[in-house]
Amino acid sequence: MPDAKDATCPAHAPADHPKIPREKVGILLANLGTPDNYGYWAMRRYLNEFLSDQRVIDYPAWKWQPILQLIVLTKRPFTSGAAYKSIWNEAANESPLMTITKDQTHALRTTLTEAYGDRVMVDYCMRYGNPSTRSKVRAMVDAGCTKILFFPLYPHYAGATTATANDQFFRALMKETWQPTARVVDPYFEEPLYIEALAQSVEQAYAKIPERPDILLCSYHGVPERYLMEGDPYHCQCQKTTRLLKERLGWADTEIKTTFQSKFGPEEWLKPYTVEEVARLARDEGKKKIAVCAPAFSADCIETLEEINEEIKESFEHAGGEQFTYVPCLNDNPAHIAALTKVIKDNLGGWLE
Ligand SMILES: C=CC1=C(C)c2cc3[nH]c(cc4nc(cc5[nH]c(cc1n2)c(C)c5CCC(=O)O)C(CCC(=O)O)=C4C)c(C)c3C=C
Ligand SMILES: [Fe+2]
Ligand SMILES: [Fe+2]
Repeated sequence: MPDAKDATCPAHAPADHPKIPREKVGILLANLGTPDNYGYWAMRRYLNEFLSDQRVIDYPAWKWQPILQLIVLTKRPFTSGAAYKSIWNEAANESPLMTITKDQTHALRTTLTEAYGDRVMVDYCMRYGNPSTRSKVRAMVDAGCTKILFFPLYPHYAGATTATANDQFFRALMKETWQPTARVVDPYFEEPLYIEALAQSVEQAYAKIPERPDILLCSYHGVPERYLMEGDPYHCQCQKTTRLLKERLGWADTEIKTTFQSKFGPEEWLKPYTVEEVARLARDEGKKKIAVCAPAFSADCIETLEEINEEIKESFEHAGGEQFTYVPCLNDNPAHIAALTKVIKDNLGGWLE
């Protein structure tokens, strides 16, 4: 039978002993996932997996599945597919979320290898679609990772994001014969280096535009209001992020505001809705120059590049808005990579000393 002694001294293992690679610590980054392409069937497969997750849409399956299969999945793959097509990275034939996640992984592999050498293995997986969480946990165990730090790349905790990513990680561990020791990373919205990276991204964007915007909207992905009432801390963590950003920038309350986007279905979601708020600001408050940033997204994706920078921008301009500035996500900015590296090192405590 394999044991720890054999693992550290493979030379002494008997010839018929299973091969045991050198022990490593795996750092597995996780993002939401993205379709393999923007055609109908790939979109349908992706949306079906995503929207069947009861952490995302919590209606009982007997009620939701007929609506999903017969109504939502006959129309939405076309509309969402067209939206993905408008932002697709044609050169790499993948969505921007995939390209940016790869870039972040590459940058973090560099900083963490500098710190720990080949005792760490850094990779990424997706909650929905490819590469799957299961396949990457398997590959890490195969490569000798006896410990895995799982890092969902969401600054804020939400059942619909962090918790479901963790669920999938633990499901993958259930299949392992020799299960690695596992940890999951805390939400990092209060990490000073993350707030610093956000502030720098706003300052850099503002430095490039001729006229200072009247207001900055921090537009977070929404969730149904009911989730907040049922105890999900996401809303409060978003509000706190805006406050910390405001304090770091040294701005007045009137210069920055929290809003929520991407409403789905008939229920009330967290408010104010970004798409309505930008129009109201332009029309009723005479705020003709606005900027929008998206602190809940660690990487630019359909929700920022298409929804904010196309749909929400159009709503603002239609209501008389004149200058719309989108502040890109932190992506693989050095300040973001420094923040993520710090969060990882803090969560590795005791594993690599
Ligand atoms: C229908 C319910 C949804 C909830 C609740 C939800 C929460 C949530 N999502 C993110 C981050 C992302 N969502 C993305 C895409 C996306 N989200 C939903 C629905 C819900 N999200 C859908 C249907 C889609 C697909 C696109 C579409 O058809 O409109 C993405 C982008 C993925 C990409 O490939 O670019 C991200 C990232 C958060 C942070 C969140 C709650 C906290
Ligand atoms: Fe979403
Ligand atoms: Fe709150």
